[in-house]
Amino acid sequence: MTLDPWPAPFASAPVQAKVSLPGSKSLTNRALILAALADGPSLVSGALRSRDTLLMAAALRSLGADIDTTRADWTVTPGPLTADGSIDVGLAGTVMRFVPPMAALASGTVAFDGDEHMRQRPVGEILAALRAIGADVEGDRLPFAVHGTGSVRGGEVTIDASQSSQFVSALLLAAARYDTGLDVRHVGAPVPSLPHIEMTIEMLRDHGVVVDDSVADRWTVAPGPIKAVDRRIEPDLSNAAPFLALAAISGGTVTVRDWPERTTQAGDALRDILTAFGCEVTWSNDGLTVVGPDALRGVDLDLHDVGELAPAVAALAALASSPSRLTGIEHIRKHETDRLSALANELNSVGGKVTELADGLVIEPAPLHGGVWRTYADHRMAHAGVIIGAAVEGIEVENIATTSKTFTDFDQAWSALF
Ligand SMILES: O=C(O)C1=C[C@@H](OP(=O)(O)O)[C@@H](O)[C@H](O)C1
Ligand SMILES: C=C(OP(=O)(O)O)C(=O)O
Repeated sequence: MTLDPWPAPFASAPVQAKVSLPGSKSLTNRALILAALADGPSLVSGALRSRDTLLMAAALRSLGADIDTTRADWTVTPGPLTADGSIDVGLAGTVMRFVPPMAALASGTVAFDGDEHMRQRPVGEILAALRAIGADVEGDRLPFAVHGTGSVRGGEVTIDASQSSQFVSALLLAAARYDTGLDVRHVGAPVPSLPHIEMTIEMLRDHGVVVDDSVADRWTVAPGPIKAVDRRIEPDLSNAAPFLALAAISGGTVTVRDWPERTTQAGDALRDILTAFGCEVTWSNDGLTVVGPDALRGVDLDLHDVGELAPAVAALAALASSPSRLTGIEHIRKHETDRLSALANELNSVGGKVTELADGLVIEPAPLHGGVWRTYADHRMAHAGVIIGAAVEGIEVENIATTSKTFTDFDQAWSALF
């Protein structure tokens, strides 16, 4: 039985380890959607098996796909898109946002709901966009319902995606199946997490879909079939953050195996981020290896493109010997929790000196002490907590099980490194 709060392992010596990590959440959930919309069966190898991806598989089954998740390689056999029931999106942004544009193509009604906090996370822009292109959608946030009629007209639509890149990805993923395709424009403050939109576009092109992204803030998808392709999922590079951070804070050496040489995953930015903290970072066929310095130096980073890394980066910054400034991440207030406020609260509660900005955090060096680290049902707040716990004795992480959103048995994988 896992204790709650969970005593985080403390690194009393430099950690030396090589780890293999589970598949990427973002790649797995896109692969499943595209496979369920494709023109034939396909295989998703190395799929992530975690709460977010199992919720996605269940959602797609309720829209008519046959998905076998019993083996390591998942098989997806598309069926006629039908709907009559409800979909639980949990706390998964990718399920709440990527599935409705597909549900609009099904015949029948689907009711969407999820965890309590999910009712606060924004989705209205997608639902309004679906209405604008001919779909029948009831509601502006969870719970909402999509009354599918078997087809969607498609066409031109303008959205404000400044709160989440997932608004754009969601519309693009199903767009080739709309009668006239889709022409999406973004108007508003800059879209965050752009690598995730690049991931969507690259995967659509792998499936033979024609996407034009040559004009900034505009994406057009031509109507046509989505070809079935077998795909191998890369390890989740954002979930690599705490593991590589362990080398950084303990002056150790950690290798994450099978790190792709080239990828659209936002987590690849860890190479530059850890270098900025003073780590030595090298890529080889073996994986990505990080060697921690004697002391971490503070960083000044705009994380707008890679906001999901912010909790781990903030934890590292709190352990650095000089001040750090993390900016460009107002949108992470709309993630699993208000991450800027949660990080400031928890770091300050263990002795940190953290000030919230509207769009970031200023983190100054301060001696940290033990205490309970609250996670706000946020897997990445738990990652931040275990990083602090590895460097500071006596940290107890509340609800470590929340990590199962994107990493089943994270606590065991983490403890094995000490
Ligand atoms: O499309 C995706 O798979 C994701 C996009 C990003 O969302 P935001 O654009 O809301 O930050 C990222 O933070 C999230 O973890 C996953
Ligand atoms: C923002 C995140 O998740 P979601 O896919 O639920 O938006 C995240 O994993 O950091």
